[in-house]
Amino acid sequence: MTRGSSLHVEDLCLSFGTGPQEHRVLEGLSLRVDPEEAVCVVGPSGAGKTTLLRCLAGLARPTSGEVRYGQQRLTEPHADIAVVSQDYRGSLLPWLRVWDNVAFPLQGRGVKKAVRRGRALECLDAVGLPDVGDKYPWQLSGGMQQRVAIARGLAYDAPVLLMDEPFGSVDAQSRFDLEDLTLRLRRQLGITVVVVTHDIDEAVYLGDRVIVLGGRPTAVLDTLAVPLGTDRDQLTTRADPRFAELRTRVLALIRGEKVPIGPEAARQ
Ligand SMILES: Nc1ncnc2c1ncn2[C@@H]1O[C@H](COP(=O)(O)OP(=O)(O)OP(=O)(O)O)[C@@H](O)[C@H]1O
Repeated sequence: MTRGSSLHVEDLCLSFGTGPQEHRVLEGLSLRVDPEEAVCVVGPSGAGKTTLLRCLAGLARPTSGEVRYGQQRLTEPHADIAVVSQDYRGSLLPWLRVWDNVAFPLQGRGVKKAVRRGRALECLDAVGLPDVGDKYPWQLSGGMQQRVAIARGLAYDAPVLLMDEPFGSVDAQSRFDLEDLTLRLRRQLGITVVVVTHDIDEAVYLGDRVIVLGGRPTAVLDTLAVPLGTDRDQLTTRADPRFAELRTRVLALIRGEKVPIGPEAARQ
């Protein structure tokens, strides 16, 4: 049985400001994310990727159009949808120990302290940090802090995890490790993952599909399936000619250049 429901975005328009000050960011944007799917969203800086993710999280109201989770229209945050934000430095509370940071979302739900602590330890274990619960975030490396932020996302036990540029602030090696962690968690927990990223290689590596945003105002330029299977690894997957071809196609779309037709594309 699959966990959670599909996310549907239909004819989404979102503007900031009104009248002569109106800035139309998203216009006529439609997409779907199925349960247990991993979908990456890429697009130029300022295209509205974070704004779209905030709509998916029920944190931003579209000007028109709608976002649905299953049959429910999303107008506020939903218990099934957790968010891991861009910058762990801003999202972890420095005065709370790591396990209290991880369990923080449960506090507001009236979950007892012993249960919260148990859940925090489970989540820390899942992200490969079983022994850091009693430390403070600032005692950990950047990569470890981002794992703690992911553990906090998992603490909700939500079937849908939205990640906004989740690995932008860590070094390259930690980034690869965190990408692999995301793939493993997604497989083991059967969660739906939506990742907004600047990094085209990361999008192709993590996604079952890559949604490319562009234009002014922003709409969906194209959606590419990533037929690279579920068992991916940093060396062989990235060396796969289909990987190189997909990244070239995504880059060409973002830059508004003609998409080259390679041997793999030609066969589809
Ligand atoms: N609260 C706000 N008020 C006014 N304008 C906003 C607000 N939030 C975002 N914007 C504008 O909306 C546009 C899209 O911003 P958004 O952060 O969603 O883009 P992005 O694709 O995530 O950018 P980046 O890749 O650089 O993080 C930008 O022009 C931004 O200035």
